Order: sequence, then structure tokens, then C-alpha cells
Amino acid sequence: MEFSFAIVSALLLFFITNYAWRLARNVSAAKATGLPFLIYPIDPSNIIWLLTTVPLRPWLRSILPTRIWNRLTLTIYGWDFYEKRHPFDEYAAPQGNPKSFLVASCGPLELWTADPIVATDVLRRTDDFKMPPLVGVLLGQFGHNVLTTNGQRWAKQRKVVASVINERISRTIFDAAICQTTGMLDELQVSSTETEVERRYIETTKMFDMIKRITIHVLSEAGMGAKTPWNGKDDKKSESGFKMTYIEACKIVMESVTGPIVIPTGILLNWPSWIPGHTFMKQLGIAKREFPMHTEILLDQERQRMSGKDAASEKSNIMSHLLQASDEQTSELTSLSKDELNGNLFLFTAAGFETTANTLSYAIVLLARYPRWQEWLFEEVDALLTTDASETPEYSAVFPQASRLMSVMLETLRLYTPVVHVLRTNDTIQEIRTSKGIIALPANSSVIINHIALHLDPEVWPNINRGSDPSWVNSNDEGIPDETIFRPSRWINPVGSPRRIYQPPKGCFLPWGQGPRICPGQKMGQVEFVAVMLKLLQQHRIDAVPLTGENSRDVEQRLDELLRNSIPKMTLIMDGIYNVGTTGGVRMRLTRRK
Ligand code: HEM
Repeated sequence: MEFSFAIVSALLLFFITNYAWRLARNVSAAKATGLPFLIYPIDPSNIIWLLTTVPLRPWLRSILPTRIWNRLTLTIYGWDFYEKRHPFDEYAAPQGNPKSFLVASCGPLELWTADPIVATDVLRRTDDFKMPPLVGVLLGQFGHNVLTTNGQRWAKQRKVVASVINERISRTIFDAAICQTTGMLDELQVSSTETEVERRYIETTKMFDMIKRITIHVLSEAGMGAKTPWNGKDDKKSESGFKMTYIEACKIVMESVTGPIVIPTGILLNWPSWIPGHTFMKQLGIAKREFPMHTEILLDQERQRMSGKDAASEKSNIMSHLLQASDEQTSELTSLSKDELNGNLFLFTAAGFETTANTLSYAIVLLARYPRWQEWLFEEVDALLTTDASETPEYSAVFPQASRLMSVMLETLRLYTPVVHVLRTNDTIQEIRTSKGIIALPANSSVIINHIALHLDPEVWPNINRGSDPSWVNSNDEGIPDETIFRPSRWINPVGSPRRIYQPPKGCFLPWGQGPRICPGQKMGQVEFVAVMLKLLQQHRIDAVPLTGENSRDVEQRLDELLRNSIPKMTLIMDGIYNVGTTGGVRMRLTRRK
């Protein structure tokens, strides 16, 4: 008994001393940088801290005194979305640098920054500031890929990946997105009630789930050549030997990349029925087992096509280009291995799925909240397309002209960027350029580039392109800082400018990151966004349906709350808009406008 007590006491003493030593070391390192810093006697990167504090956030906020909560919140994952610029103004500015501060805790030293000069310097130096290992654990499940690697291995893959995304892929994305959105509208039309037909509107709670479905179908077609019609008949039957279709496996796997995907397949398949979540875990197990098998079949089909008589046919998907690009290289140093090929095929869908779906969903909610911007968009949509639904828009004629639709995407990404921050780590001590001079960051620190704070910088964003505003802008927003308002016209430069769309200063607008690792799917996401919105607005306006007893002001407040209560998971997501079967969803109305 005494012996066990001694062991427990010794272990406890060891942990406390170790934590105290790490804290003291970080505080001294933070002081040496000359940057503002905050001290925390805990380790915010500890997995137990992460898993317990995130769900407890609302409760902790409600019980803790504001002064304590305002400090503690900075240790809870996702604070950047809720706190916006507050910590920079409240803690960093009084210490002499309003753009960056350090968190000196018992974990790694963290540099939180909304300084465009730091962002640009760090994101440019891919060898000095690396992608952290956790990304590999979550997104490297089906093979190494461009997001999970660093150094030479990343450079090789990046070169291949960049070479396969071209204008032909953009056209495929555009056509697929138009086709899928048409399918969605047709389905809604067919399922509408008699009253709805009479009143020329359709109501649904499934709109955001349908947006997700569009995204996964488009990515599967553009990525893997797995063309899936909207009505999903092909979705339903799985090939012999499989329990799920490719799309079903894809959906489940993609929705699990935030965590459960790390659980080994064998454990998932044998998940005990008495533990909550049994059905989902089993499904995930099947999806995880079958997803690479489907990929293998699609790859074989593509290889056969490439060596067969229809090899020269105009088939444009990322898989065919990746195979081609790999085959053209003879050296291992330049071509992709089998593991890398599979890893990147998975990544293209994973990286493009929620990011694009969420951007579309936020834009729809914002347009329903601020309907006058729809009127502004209709002017452009009607100039680009007739209201004849059977007309098929042409990518090269429509996309370059769709500057207002693009400005809605950019403004949505400025306020509700799916990737709220990017994280890099440094193995060795590194000098960094900041707006207040050069600092030396100790080895094994984390640099977190805070997109939310950058996108609200009052030195950058207020009152840009006021001349492009429709006449009604500003009538309701007096006293609210312009940078916090949804005002898409800030992106439209005056007629006659060399660029139609406003180009923010370097390091200030980072929804797609920046530097050598900038998102290679940027154009794909833009093309898909424009195509889906164009088709949705071609004949319809979008509103949120009032709940019983709600007036229009109540609806606005409900939508504000929906936006405010977003949750930063792997991407930023509105709570309760997807999976309507379990959440109830948000009822939206599409009204024929002509
Ligand atoms: C609105 C849509 C999108 C947003 C907001 C977005 C955002 C981002 C961001 C912020 C990064 C940089 C991450 C970092 O530096 O740590 C990134 C990287 C990446 N994205 Fe996207 N993305 C979008 C769409 C797509 C699509 C459609 C694809 C599919 C082709 C894609 C594929 C990738 C890949 C492969 C990387 C890793 C690049 C590298 O590390 O070299 N993304 N994305």
C-alpha cells in the first residue's frame, strides 16, 4: 500500500515538475521574442483538454466571470471564430503589437497571428514551417498525399497535382455542377404539393443536404470519373462483393475525417452493439474497407480505357490526368507511387467536399438573410442566362463574366471562411518577419495564422469600392463597422479598372491559404460555386420559411443566430443545417421569380 502510494506520488511529482519546467521555459522564450504573450498553466494541445473543453464551451461561458472566460477561451479549440479580433485588441495591443501574441503554456509555444507580414513569410517558407503530423493522421488514411507530406516528397506531389488541374477540369466541374443542380431542382419540383405548385414556390428542409450531395457528386465525377446522375438510382445499387456504392462509401468517409476515421477498420467493423453510435461506426468500418476497393476498380477501368481504343476520347477527370502524369515520369523521384496516387485521389474529394459545400450553404443563408443582394445578383444572372431552364450555360461564356456571383463567394469566404486558421510547426529556431521587425521563434513552436481576424482587419477592409454599392446599401447599417457587414460590392472594382475583382493586399485574405501550398482546388471551388448559384437563381429567389408566429424580423434574428452559432470543426459549419433526419434542418423556400 505504502509502496503504491510512493509510486503514485513520484509519478505525480514528475508530471507537475515537467509541466512547471515547460511552462517556465515557454514564458522565458516568449519574453525573449519581444512579442505580447499570455501565460497559461495548462496544455491546450492536450487531447483530454481538447475533447472536454470544446463541448463544455457554452456551459463554461455561462458560469465563468467574463474576465476569466475571456482569458480561458483562448485555450479552447475554435476560439478564433467566436472571439474574432477581441484578443488582439484586448491583450496584444496594450502590450505593443495588435497583430500577434504568444500563448506560453505547458504545451508547445503558440504564436497566434493576424499579421499579413508574418502570414506571408511563414507560408512562403515550406521547409522551415511544416504541416503538423496530426494532418497526416487524419487525412493520410488512404495513402500519403500532397497535404500530409513535407519537403521533397510534398514538392514532387505538388508538381504532379498542379499539372493535372487545368481548364478542362474546370469545364467538367461547371457542366457537372449545372447538371446536378438542375437535377436537384427537378426533384424538388416533382415532390412539391399542389398548393406549392399553385403558388409557384417549393419548400424544403433538405436544401443544405442536397447542396452536399451536389458537391460530392461533382467531385466524384471530376476527381474519379465516377459520374452519378442526380436521381441517384446508380447510388442505390452496389456492385457485387460490395455493401456500399462508391458514393455511399465516399460520403461516410468524408464526414468522418474530423476524428472517427482514425479508428482501425477492424475495431469499427466489430463495434459492440451496446456502445452508443454502433450503427454509424459499423457503417464507417464498411466504408473504410470498401472505399479503397472502389478506388482500385475505378483506377483499373481508367487504365484499361487509357490503353484501349477510346484512349484519345475527351474524358477529363483528375484521376486520368494523375495516371497520365505519373506514367509520363520514369523516375521514382518524379512519379507518384501507388500509395501516393490513392492518397491524392482521396484527398481531392476530402479537401474539396465540405469546404465547397459549406461555402455554398453560408452564401445561401446570407442571401436569405440579406435578400436585397439577391436582386443585385438577378441583374447579373439575367444578363448571363435566359430564364429558360432547358438552356445549358456554357462555361467559357458565363464563368469569366460572373463577377457579382464571384463577389458573393469572396464576401462569404471573408466572413465565414471554412478553414478558420492554418497551422505550421518549426523543427528548428526560425527568424520571422513581422510588421514590427524580425523576431526569433524557438524550435518546436506552432504558428497559427488566424484567418478570421485577418479578414476583419479594420486597417484593410472598411469602405472598399463604395462606388460599386447599389443605392440602398448603408440604409440599415449605420454605426456597424463596415468590415463586419456582408457587403459583396466591396469586391467589385470600378468599371475600367485593370481587374474587375478587388485584389486584397498580400497576406490579408487567405481562404485558400497562400504561398507554395496555396489551395490547388481554388478555381475548381469557384467554378462550382458560380455554376450552382447561377442555376439556383436562374428562376428562383431564396428565403427562409418563417416558423409559426414569426415575423420577418424574427426570421432575420434566427438566421443571425444560425450564422453566429457556427462550429469550427475541421471546417466551419452551421449547427443543425445538415442531416435533417436527425437535426430537423432549416426550412427554405424557392419562389419562382418569373
Ligand atoms: C471553397 C473551397 C475551398 C477552400 C476554402 C479551400 C481551402 C484550402 C486551404 C486554406 C488550404 C491550405 C491549407 C494549409 O495551408 O494548411 C487548402 C489546401 C488544399 N486544398 Fe483546398 N479549399 C477549397 C477547395 C478545394 C478543392 C475543390 C480541392 C480539390 C481539388 C482542394 C484541394 C486542396 C489540396 C490538395 C490542398 C493541399 C495543398 C498543399 O498542401 O500543397 N481544395 N485548401
